[in-house]
Order: sequence, then structure tokens, then C-alpha cells
Amino acid sequence: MKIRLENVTKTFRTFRAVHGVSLEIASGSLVALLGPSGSGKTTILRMVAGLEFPDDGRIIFDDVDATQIPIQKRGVGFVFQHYALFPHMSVAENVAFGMQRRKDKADVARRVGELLELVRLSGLGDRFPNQISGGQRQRVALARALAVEPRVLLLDEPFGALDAAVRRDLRRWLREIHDELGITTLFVTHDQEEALDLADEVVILNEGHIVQRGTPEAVTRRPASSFVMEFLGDSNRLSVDVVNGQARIGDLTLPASGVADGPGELFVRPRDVDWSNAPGGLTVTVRRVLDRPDSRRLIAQTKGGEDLEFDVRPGIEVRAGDTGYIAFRNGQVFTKG
Ligand SMILES: Nc1ncnc2c1ncn2[C@@H]1O[C@H](COP(=O)(O)OP(=O)(O)OP(=O)(O)O)[C@@H](O)[C@H]1O
Repeated sequence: MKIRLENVTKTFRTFRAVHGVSLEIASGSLVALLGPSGSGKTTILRMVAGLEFPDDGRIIFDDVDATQIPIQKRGVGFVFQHYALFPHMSVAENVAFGMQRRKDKADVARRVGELLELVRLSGLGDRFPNQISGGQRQRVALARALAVEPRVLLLDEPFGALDAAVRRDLRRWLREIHDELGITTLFVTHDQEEALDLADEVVILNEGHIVQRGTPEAVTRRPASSFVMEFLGDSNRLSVDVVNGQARIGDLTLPASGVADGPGELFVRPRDVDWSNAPGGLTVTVRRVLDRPDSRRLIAQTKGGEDLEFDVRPGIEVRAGDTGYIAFRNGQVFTKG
């Protein structure tokens, strides 16, 4: 099912949490809402679910205005970060919970079996929630959400409480389940790696506004603002002068097409910095050397007194106090703001 938000606004008392958000989610796609804490992600998800109602704007499911339809009639399945399973019910009973209206017991049992197989938990139906791991509990929560045969799946930081390795596994697993079922899925996260790994499309929010949307490749290649650049990953920030679409820093010039003349900021990922002992490029002084398993990270300072970080190969001879020269393989320039 296709979902469309048209100019949706939500205010709590005097605080506007969502400002005129318009968004189209293609049928069968997996879309991540990504943004810092308080950017309005959960509020948007809750309005799509029917747990909150917008003050203004419309939410359209396929071609039907669903804005005022209550949650029970929207056909949505929901998984939260702390979706407490019923502790006194077995895994199978938890999954069957949403199917109470089905009369035929054998039919319910068969369906529970199918769902447990889908979420790779066959054989654990008789366990209780406190007898399975956190990751397994979230898989049960997903099976329970799917039991009602939703037209839309809404996930709010479903892996937020789990450790990094389990999160990575569950991410891959969720993508497989999504591809198998093809249910339109909206996924909230503040973890950029999770969003970029998992989603067909990433919608980046800040202070209740959509600041960029696109495929993971598009948003990482062409961040629309310094906010997006910094939010998506480690980045160095250096002052530059922009003249005629070119940014200048020391003896280096970088393309800055479309950026107004005047003071600008260059953002460079640590991986896009090249280091050399031979003069040329931008002169820096090494301040610290941090050894890591497969690289050495240098913290260096430009003549202008700005710090930057980048990695060199582990074998390279370098010490704090050394002078070196850097060049940038890639970078984004924005007007200083
Ligand atoms: N019921 C409410 N009453 C008052 N303010 C609210 C309510 N729900 C959310 N807010 C406020 O709206 C803003 C957006 O909240 P929301 O939960 O949507 O953000 P979020 O991006 O999901 O953040 P997080 O990642 O921390 O969950 C926040 O400033 C929050 O305090």
C-alpha cells in the first residue's frame, strides 16, 4: 500500500513537533525516518498509525483519506523499542494475541506456526518472554505485529535496546523478511548506519522538518546541508574562502559550484584525506597519533589553528610534532552558516 503525507503538522500545546511534512512512501518500500532526538520521527510514525492526529494536513492510504480513521481500522502493525510482550503468555500465545477474533483454533495454531517460522523462532513457541534473548523478543514482537496481516508495518527504534552485533544481525534479517513479504514499512531510527544499511529510501528530519530525502547512496554522496553531512558520519570542518565556485584553503582549491562567494565551510570525511611527507597541499602539524587495529589516526592542526582527523596506514612513521601535507580526495562546501 502506498502512503502519502500531505503538509502534515502537529503541535503539542504550543510546541510544534512536525512542520508541514509532505512525503510519499511507495507501495512495498522500506523507508527510514532518520534524525536526532526530538526531530519528530516518532510523532510522524504515530500519526501514520492513528495513535496521534495531525492538526493540519492529510494522511492518505492508497487513495483513501485515512487522516481520521482510528488505529483499529487502519490495518497497521506496530513494533516499538520496548514492546513489552505479555510476560505471563508464552511466545505462541503472544503471537496469537491479535488473532483472537479468529474462531478456528487449528487455523490460529497453523498461522502462529507459520509466523514463528518466518521470524526463525520455530520450536520456541512454548517459552515465556523471560526465557528468550532481547533480540528474540523483538522477533516475537514482529511476528505479533504481522499476525493481524497489516497493510503497513511501523517500526519505532525496534532494535534500539540491543547491542551492536545483535542489531546488525536483526537489520539483515528484517530486510530479508521485508523482501519476502513486501509490506510497505516505515522505520524510525536515530542511527544513520542502520538507516543507510536497511532502507530503500532515507528521510532525514531536523526540528520537525524534512531536510533531505533520497536513496542511501544519494544522501551520502550529495548531502544537502552541513547538518546532513555531519549527521551522516564523522566529518572535519574547515574554513574556506569561496570565489567564483571555487573554495580556497591554503594552496588548495576545491570545487564549490553553487556556493555563494564569501566565507564557506569545507566538510571532509576522515577517509577522504590524503597525507604525505612531501611538500604540497595544505601544511599541518601532527598533534596526536592514535593507533587502531588496522590504521593510525592522526589528529592534526592547520596553520589557521583548525583541527582535523584522518587515517593513515599503520606502517607510516609519524610522531606528534611532525609537519606533513594533506590533500582532499572529496569534500562538500557550504556557505558558512
Ligand atoms: N505527547 C507529547 N506532548 C508534548 N510534547 C511532545 C509529545 N510527544 C512528543 N513531544 C515533543 O515533540 C518533539 C518531537 O518528539 P518525537 O518523539 O516525535 O521525536 P523523535 O525524533 O522521535 O525523538 P526520539 O528519537 O528522542 O524519540 C519533542 O520535542 C518531544 O518532546
